[in-house]
Amino acid sequence: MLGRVNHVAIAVPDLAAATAAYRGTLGATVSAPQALPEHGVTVVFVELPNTKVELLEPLGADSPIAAFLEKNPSGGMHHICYEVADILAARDQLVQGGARVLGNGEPKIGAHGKPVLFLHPKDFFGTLIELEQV
Ligand SMILES: CC[C@@H](C(=O)O)C(=O)SCCNC(=O)CCNC(=O)[C@H](O)C(C)(C)COP(=O)(O)OP(=O)(O)OC[C@H]1O[C@@H](n2cnc3c(N)ncnc32)[C@H](O)[C@@H]1OP(=O)(O)O
Ligand SMILES: [Co+2]
Repeated sequence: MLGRVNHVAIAVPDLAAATAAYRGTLGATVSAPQALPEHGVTVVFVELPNTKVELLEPLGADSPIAAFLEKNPSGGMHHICYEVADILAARDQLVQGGARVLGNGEPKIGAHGKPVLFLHPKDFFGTLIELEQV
């Protein structure tokens, strides 16, 4: 089912400061910010030779990462995104296996313009998993 790691995500309280640290201190290539109101976040991507790091900050009053940042005020590792070839087949197989798909269970279009889904962190050893169809 799982393909490549598409990205590892870090939730941050201040996206501009995090971007400056990755671009300046770490010398990385960082994309321009993308506001994604339907996801309640603004993100940038740190381009790496073998994968990406997604830096995300809350956008709007009911961002799904607000509580995470309350618990982790300086930020923290938020999720890992695996690529899948067929997100609906993956979802159905996971649900059959007892995993909880977050939201209404239907994929949303993510930052890369591809369908994404999230799996409950409590079902995968305290790690929030995102699946992205590529
Ligand atoms: C940019 C678009 C897209 C992309 O293309 O890449 C994105 O990445 S969007 C990223 C933001 N969107 C999401 O994260 C959507 C899925 N997430 C959620 O629905 C919620 O964050 C959540 C997972 C349901 C948690 O919401 P929260 O308000 O924190 O609920 P709880 O406080 O009830 O948390 C339940 C339980 O889970 C623990 N938790 C929360 N977040 C994480 C996490 N990122 N990693 C691990 N564990 C997490 C939380 O601590 C609670 O645990 P207990 O306290 O032990 O009960
Ligand atoms: Co993501």
